[in-house]
Amino acid sequence: MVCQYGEQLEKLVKEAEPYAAEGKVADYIPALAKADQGILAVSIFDGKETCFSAGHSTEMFTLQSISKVLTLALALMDHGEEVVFDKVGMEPTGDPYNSIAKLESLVAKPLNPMINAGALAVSHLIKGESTEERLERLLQLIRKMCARPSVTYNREVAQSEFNTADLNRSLAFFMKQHRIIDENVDQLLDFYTKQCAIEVDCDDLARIGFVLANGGKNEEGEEIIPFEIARLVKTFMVTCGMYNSSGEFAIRVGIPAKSGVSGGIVGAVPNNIGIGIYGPALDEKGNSVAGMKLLEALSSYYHLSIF
Ligand SMILES: NC(=O)CC[C@H](N)C(=O)O
Repeated sequence: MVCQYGEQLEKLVKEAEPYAAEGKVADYIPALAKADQGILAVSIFDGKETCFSAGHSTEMFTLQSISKVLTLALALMDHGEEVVFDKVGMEPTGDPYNSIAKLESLVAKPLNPMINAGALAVSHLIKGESTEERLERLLQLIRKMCARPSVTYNREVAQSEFNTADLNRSLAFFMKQHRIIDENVDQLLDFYTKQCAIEVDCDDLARIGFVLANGGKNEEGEEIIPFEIARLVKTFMVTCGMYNSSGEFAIRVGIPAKSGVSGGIVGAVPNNIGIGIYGPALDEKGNSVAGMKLLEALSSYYHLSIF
């Protein structure tokens, strides 16, 4: 491999790969259950070249909760901070990403945009006359970040989640009752499940991470996300990006990151690199087991912790 991360990347992947056996592929969205448990792949983009591990790097997977970072950026670009944070809070939660508990015990406003309730409230804000228009606006942002105009969503995964998303529907109905959202719940779920089903590979994720790491600009210096919004999004990745593992992850890894139940993780090392990881076997909190091990090893070997 001819790149600055060279053979070391391959070695770190080989060492982290066996941890996949400790995890389990998500199956509550039936289409995700088809993923191969043993896969682990990584790409690193530094603005000049992409370094990737051999083996599974071209595997496509869906963003799932990683999309929460991108809808938050778009909602902030659409409306500004005041409107967005009127609907969703800024505090981490110790609860699982799909929990309804705090919606009832606190005010109905979801705690942060990285959990499902918060992401539904943020998706509700995305501008567009129809689901297609909202999705197209989100896809346009993602295509620019990935520098790949063909990025789209996986219809089978979207439909599979839409058919089985009754917990997310409950969150949305609860928030509708409490006037956090005021649109048709199935229309919102249609948009939400499609955004979660946007399909990428590790290279795409590494480029998304790079734009965030680089203050919102791509490698050519073109602004894709305003600097202040990129800063805000990275901060949420640190405090809430790995669900209720975010505290331990900050200590062990120290890289702004966001995971999804497909097994993807995006990492953004400020002013340095973007990292894209895919490892579908998850721990009980919904994070890629081998992917987290790999990020920990990368962080320690290359001194990537921001702390
Ligand atoms: N943690 C996740 O990746 C969750 C996303 C998934 N689409 C859901 O709403 O359940």
